[in-house]
Amino acid sequence: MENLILDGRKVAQSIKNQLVERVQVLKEKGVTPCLATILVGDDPSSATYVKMKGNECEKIGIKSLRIHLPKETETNQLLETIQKLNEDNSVHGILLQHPVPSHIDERKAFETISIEKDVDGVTSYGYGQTALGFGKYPSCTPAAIMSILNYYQIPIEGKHAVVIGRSPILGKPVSALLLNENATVTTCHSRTTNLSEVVQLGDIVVAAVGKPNFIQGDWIKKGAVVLDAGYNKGNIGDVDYDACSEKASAITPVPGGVGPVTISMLLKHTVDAAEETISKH
Ligand SMILES: NC(=O)C1=CN([C@@H]2O[C@H](COP(=O)(O)OP(=O)(O)OC[C@H]3O[C@@H](n4cnc5c(N)ncnc54)[C@H](OP(=O)(O)O)[C@@H]3O)[C@@H](O)[C@H]2O)C=CC1
Ligand SMILES: Nc1nc(=O)c2c([nH]1)NC[C@@H]1CN(c3ccc(C(=O)N[C@@H](CCC(=O)O)C(=O)O)cc3)C=[N+]21
Repeated sequence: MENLILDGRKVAQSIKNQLVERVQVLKEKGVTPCLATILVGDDPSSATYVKMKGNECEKIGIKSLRIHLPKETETNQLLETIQKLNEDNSVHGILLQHPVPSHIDERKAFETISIEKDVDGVTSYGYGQTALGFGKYPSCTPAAIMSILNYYQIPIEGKHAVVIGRSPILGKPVSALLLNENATVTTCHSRTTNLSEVVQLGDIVVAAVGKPNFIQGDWIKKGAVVLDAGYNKGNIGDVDYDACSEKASAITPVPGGVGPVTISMLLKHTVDAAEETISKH
């Protein structure tokens, strides 16, 4: 079946194009939008993602403040770093790269980020606002998935959306966003017993599992729209792309799908946050 490849690079470019002018206007008013990224430890793929985020910021004129803490960092030291960034008026967004080393209380660290600067929707307050439908900054990957659906004008209302994964920054918030757009949502996880049957109900399928090529072609209903948020070692998605694309009416590739849009959402939220500081004064 001829299907539509949902081109994340194209969506990301159109979002970034709209930001360039807004960044210019902010600078004329004396405000340079600034994103602080915090990387703890030296996991090579996390280091790569954080670097990509910083580089994309700079390409459109957002200042990137990169903080790299050693892997031995204690929870309290990380909290202090976040608190300093909360108090720093030149910083508009804070991104703590997940995961942090296991001895650190990641939840506590996320909760320390002030709501105004929580551009990645990681606080429980930010998540709660997203779930209730008035959040300013949903997590970036969920926001990216919605923005791909929106760009390609894929209808959501009344559709059965099946999300595989329920993590705090991906599966849960994307389920909430789809529900808010009037999809009927099923969220699956590691204890779901009849996964392939549930996935077969999906008009929209979102893969957020973290297992390479996990979603099989024969699980996909003919004509379904498949969004692959997975990003595993070797740039491999959670969806068995070749088999699933034979069934799907539209599908995101990896790379070039959800990933680039995630970064552009982070930039957008940072610019939004910088504009908020002006409108408050
Ligand atoms: N492109 C991007 O910008 C981003 C990509 N990612 C990618 O998305 C993927 C998921 O990330 P993240 O949500 O952080 O991962 P987590 O490991 O936090 O969550 C994985 C989820 O998948 C579920 N799961 C695990 N095994 C199975 C199984 N056999 N059947 C059904 N469900 C299962 C887990 O269930 P349970 O809750 O029961 O344990 C959990 O809810 C990764 O590949 C990651 O790299 C993540 C963030 C951003
Ligand atoms: N707090 C937090 N928020 C995140 O959003 C977050 C995180 N932690 N931890 C790790 C994951 C991973 N992630 C990616 C973002 C972009 C690409 C991306 O742009 N990938 C390109 C390929 C880039 C390349 O490898 O050349 C693509 O898919 O085309 C990938 C992965 C965000 N994450």
